[in-house]
Amino acid sequence: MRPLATGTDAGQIGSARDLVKVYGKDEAAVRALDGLSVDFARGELTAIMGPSGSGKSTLMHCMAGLDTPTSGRVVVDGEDVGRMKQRQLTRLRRTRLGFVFQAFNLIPTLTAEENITLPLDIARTDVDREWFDTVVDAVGLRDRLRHRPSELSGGQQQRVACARALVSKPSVVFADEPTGNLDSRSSGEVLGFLRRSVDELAQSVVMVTHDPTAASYAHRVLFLADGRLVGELERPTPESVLDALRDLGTGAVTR
Ligand SMILES: Nc1ncnc2c1ncn2[C@@H]1O[C@H](COP(=O)(O)OP(=O)(O)OP(=O)(O)O)[C@@H](O)[C@H]1O
Repeated sequence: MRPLATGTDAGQIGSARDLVKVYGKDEAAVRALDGLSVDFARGELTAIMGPSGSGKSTLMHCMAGLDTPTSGRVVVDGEDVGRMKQRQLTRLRRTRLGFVFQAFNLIPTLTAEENITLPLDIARTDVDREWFDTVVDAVGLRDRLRHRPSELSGGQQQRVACARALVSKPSVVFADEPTGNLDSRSSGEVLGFLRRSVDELAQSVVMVTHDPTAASYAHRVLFLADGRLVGELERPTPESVLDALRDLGTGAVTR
């Protein structure tokens, strides 16, 4: 077994070791994660792919402290998530993690700007205007800040959600199917931004996706099957991701 990464390893933003998650009991038990170990690199965009039910969302939820593993360890930004009390977890999520979901989850009555700064307002933290401007310019929303979500396209709404995830300068952003509701052009805008947030703003992003084109924006793609890590690709292209998925379909391992 590999040693557990800790916060002293600057190369990793998160690690899981021997992660098991069982939902339900007895005959109804589902082993969503089956002894999975993985490291997520700091300063990279990592994509997680795999068939439906392979454990992608469960892994992400366990990493983010939104779900509790049955056994195994999770370290995020140097913190042993399994040892944290609920209040500490809430604080970790609020101050050091960012989230982007398939549904944009914007507040319809607030403007784009108010939606972006909402997490800071809730945490009663001052907005770092310089960083806010950097993020807003990076997502290309400067001229849309006073608009409400209903006045924005799907891609623009998801870019607001991305800016909201980044405005608190999180250690890592977890994105679960961020382009699942978007057409290909809007997807490209959002993915381009997520990648730029890593390359130009030094953020770290972990993204679950079904889409090989979306995965090709990542530095690295991890493949799950049956709750296990079964392969990975560096510098993916849509073609190499498709090939890997085909290999996985036949049981081959791409590592
Ligand atoms: N709350 C739950 N209760 C019971 N079973 C669950 C629960 N959440 C997930 N599962 C099961 O765990 C397994 C893994 O689910 P998970 O959502 O992590 O897969 P996924 O790879 O994200 O799937 P998809 O691509 O369809 O979103 C599935 O068999 C699922 O039915």
